[in-house]
Amino acid sequence: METEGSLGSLLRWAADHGISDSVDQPTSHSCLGHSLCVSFFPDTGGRGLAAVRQLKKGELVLRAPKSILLTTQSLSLEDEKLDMALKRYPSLSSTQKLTFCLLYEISKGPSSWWFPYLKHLPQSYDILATFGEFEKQALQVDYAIWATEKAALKSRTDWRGVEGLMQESNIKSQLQTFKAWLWASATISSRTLYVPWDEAGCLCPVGDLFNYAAPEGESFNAVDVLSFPSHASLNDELELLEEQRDSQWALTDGGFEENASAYCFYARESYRKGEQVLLSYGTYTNLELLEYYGFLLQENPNDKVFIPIEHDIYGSSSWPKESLYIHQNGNPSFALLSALRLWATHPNKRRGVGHLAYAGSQLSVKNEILVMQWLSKNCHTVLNNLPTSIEEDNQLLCNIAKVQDLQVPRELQKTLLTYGGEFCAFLETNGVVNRDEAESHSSQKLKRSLDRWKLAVQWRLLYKKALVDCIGKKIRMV
Ligand SMILES: C[S@@+](CC[C@H](N)C(=O)[O-])C[C@H]1O[C@@H](n2cnc3c(N)ncnc32)[C@H](O)[C@@H]1O
Repeated sequence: METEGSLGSLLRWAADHGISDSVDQPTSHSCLGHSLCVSFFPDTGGRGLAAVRQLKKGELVLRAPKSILLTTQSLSLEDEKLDMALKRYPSLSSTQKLTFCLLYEISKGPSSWWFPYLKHLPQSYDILATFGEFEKQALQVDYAIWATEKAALKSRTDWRGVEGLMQESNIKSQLQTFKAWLWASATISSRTLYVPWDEAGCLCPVGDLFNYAAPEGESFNAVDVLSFPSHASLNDELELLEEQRDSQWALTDGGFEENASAYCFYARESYRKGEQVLLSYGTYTNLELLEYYGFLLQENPNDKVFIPIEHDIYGSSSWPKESLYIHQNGNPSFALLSALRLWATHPNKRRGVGHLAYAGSQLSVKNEILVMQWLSKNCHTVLNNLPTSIEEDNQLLCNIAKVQDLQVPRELQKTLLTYGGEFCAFLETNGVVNRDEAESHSSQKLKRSLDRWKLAVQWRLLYKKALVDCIGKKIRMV
């Protein structure tokens, strides 16, 4: 675990190059201390940034000058050989270029200008592309498995695309491997910030220590404005507009500011001393958080759960497929309800009631019952077809947590062997089938696989809970 002490050299280097958490007090030994400090938050991202004093909403908490942002442009401006090499491969995507640049810079070792930053990057990641076959299957739900396969395929294709460039550039052979590429692309995926001049974004030393909090719900999109009750008073409408301004603000808590030529981070809310200061990286479902960042949120207002939907339901309305989902709390999305109401209407009558369905109104009691029955039946079918129940997943997570708590590697592996079921499959996949092998196996590798497996089980459990909540709500309504 790295804390402020072990990050001392990074914070000093960052201060020397203009990063500061203070508007008016330049500090020499650390870029932090006036507004923020590095701290450890075991349940919300591990290493992160905490408030060292009361922070007001909207206050500037960190500023990083453009010159310290690691981008394809900043690296190639400094290194003519790199610049020439990239020019020979104009068809590479901006993300491929930045990923390559990161490996190229790391290959320089301590002589790299960025070394004080690079040496503190995480050693491993849990994004979907790093999931092995076992962890992928543990997701259980087809579209999640498919997203994992797609992510892995994309990483491999991107890597193949830079093979020539890697060989020409003479970067260390261990940095040319797919394993190294996966690490570098996970670094880019989970740590870059948006900049207007490069689609791949930038790596911002210290600024990339902010952990994530989700922006709240769908409150600033057309669907909710549409569903706003027509009998609301003027005051209600003003309140809604206020909320919308707040949620828009929540999406802009950090950004590159051209006039300051710096990345600036603002407190998205007021924080008490010691509280973790969080950043919203954007609006993501749990599957997307897993794909790009390697974690998920137990409570995610932006999560979406999809179930198979028959073709005639898509055909009975004009809602796009991706808008037909169930919220984490079990409520069907506005579009899903509307589409089901139209589908449950006789085709000859759909035109006549379309305006009501699209505005979110119920069409009739009978129609509503058909909709609720469809939801209940289909959620049940999905749940029954999944290989494990919520209770089994809960038990599995308890056992995984017990194993993770074990400090002595031998104990970890032996305990793993005492659990049956999916644990046996997990051990087999990791090449451990008997006690002797358990003792010799690398516990670091096992722990990493265990972390990813746990994420997969957590994801499928939240998926199932949303469906159960959906069924519960429907039964109460019908
Ligand atoms: C930009 S980094 C944040 C700093 C990071 N914790 C570190 O030690 O360098 C993003 C990564 O932090 C972790 N993270 C951020 N927010 C999190 C959260 N709310 N819960 C769990 N992990 C989180 C994830 O591993 C994510 O990929």
